Amino acid sequence: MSVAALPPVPHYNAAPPTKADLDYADLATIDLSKMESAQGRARLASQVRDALLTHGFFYAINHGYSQSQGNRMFDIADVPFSCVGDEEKRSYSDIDQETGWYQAYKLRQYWHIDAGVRDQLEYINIDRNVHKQGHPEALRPFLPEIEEFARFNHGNVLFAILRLIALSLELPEDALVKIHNCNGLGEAFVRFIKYHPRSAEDEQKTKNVWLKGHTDSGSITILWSQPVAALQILGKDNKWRWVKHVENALVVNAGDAMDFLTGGYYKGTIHRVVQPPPDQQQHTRLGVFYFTMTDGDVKLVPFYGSPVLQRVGINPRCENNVAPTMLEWRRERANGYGRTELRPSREKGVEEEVINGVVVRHYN
Ligand SMILES: O=C(O)CCC(=O)C(=O)O
Ligand SMILES: [Fe+2]
Repeated sequence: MSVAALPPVPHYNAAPPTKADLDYADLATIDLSKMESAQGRARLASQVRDALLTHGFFYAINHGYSQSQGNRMFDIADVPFSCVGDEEKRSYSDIDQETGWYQAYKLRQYWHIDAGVRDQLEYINIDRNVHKQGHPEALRPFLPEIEEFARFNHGNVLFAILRLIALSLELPEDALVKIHNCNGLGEAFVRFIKYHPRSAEDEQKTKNVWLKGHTDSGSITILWSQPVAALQILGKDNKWRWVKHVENALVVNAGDAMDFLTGGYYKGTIHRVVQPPPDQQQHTRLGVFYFTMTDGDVKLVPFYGSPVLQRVGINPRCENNVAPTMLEWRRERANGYGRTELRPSREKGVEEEVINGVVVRHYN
């Protein structure tokens, strides 16, 4: 698409990066421009393995999407929130009870966070096949670009990362690529989230937590780095650390599906969203994400053929005969989030729910 032909979009004014001195997680950076040679991929695969074993999060840079293309996608991301009225939003916000899928908005205040306080974030999910759902009028001119963006995330970023992960497990390079949408059954979607500042009372009641600690249910999540500090990850030492904004970088993390597929070797890292530091508290926070899953019918059992997994030992999350498919797992997790009663866990500050016999923890 030539730039001249692009429809105009209002500019979203993001907050300037914070000057606060925060305790940042020390995340590795994977340089995707080094993917070309087999030697480069081998080196990156070993970096990805270390990153997934230590933090479960890493940055990806030199992905091929320019800074100005990225900025424009953030402008587009604000359209479904700023340019669509409440009534139209509501008309696109049905949740399908069968699949747990939002069509397409999650409106503000739908979830219970804590102590009677409801969330102040709205989001919209857009399937990579943008024709699968209806869209509010203001967003329609941007659908070709969103579709292209989804294709970029899938083919250029996700597939590169899945190749590196497969190599890190000493599996054929395409072992994971093959089970991500090869037959069109897989779900993967772009998500735009807008977080609104909250009242002092809500902040106090929820101890500044905006989105409780959780793992993502899919395989890989790609977060397009943005300047408002609020995302934190839980370290092995049980301490929360902030994720630092890196201009035009991607923040990549593994979710539950990767944990199932690797028998616990690459665990989904627990992360949460909290109130930003004082110099950013008056701003909204706009996020652009790409969530991915294996094909829906893939049974989430470990790759027993991986020599690496054989060496370290495989700890399946559940018995193979009751292992959920990707679709079953996502459906159960999506239906439960913020809507079900959680039971206290033996661990302090943790609540849990049981899905298909597997305990899912929610961290405060
Ligand atoms: O807003 C963020 O940075 C993270 C959001 C998130 O964790 C999620 O939507 O699963
Ligand atoms: Fe998440």
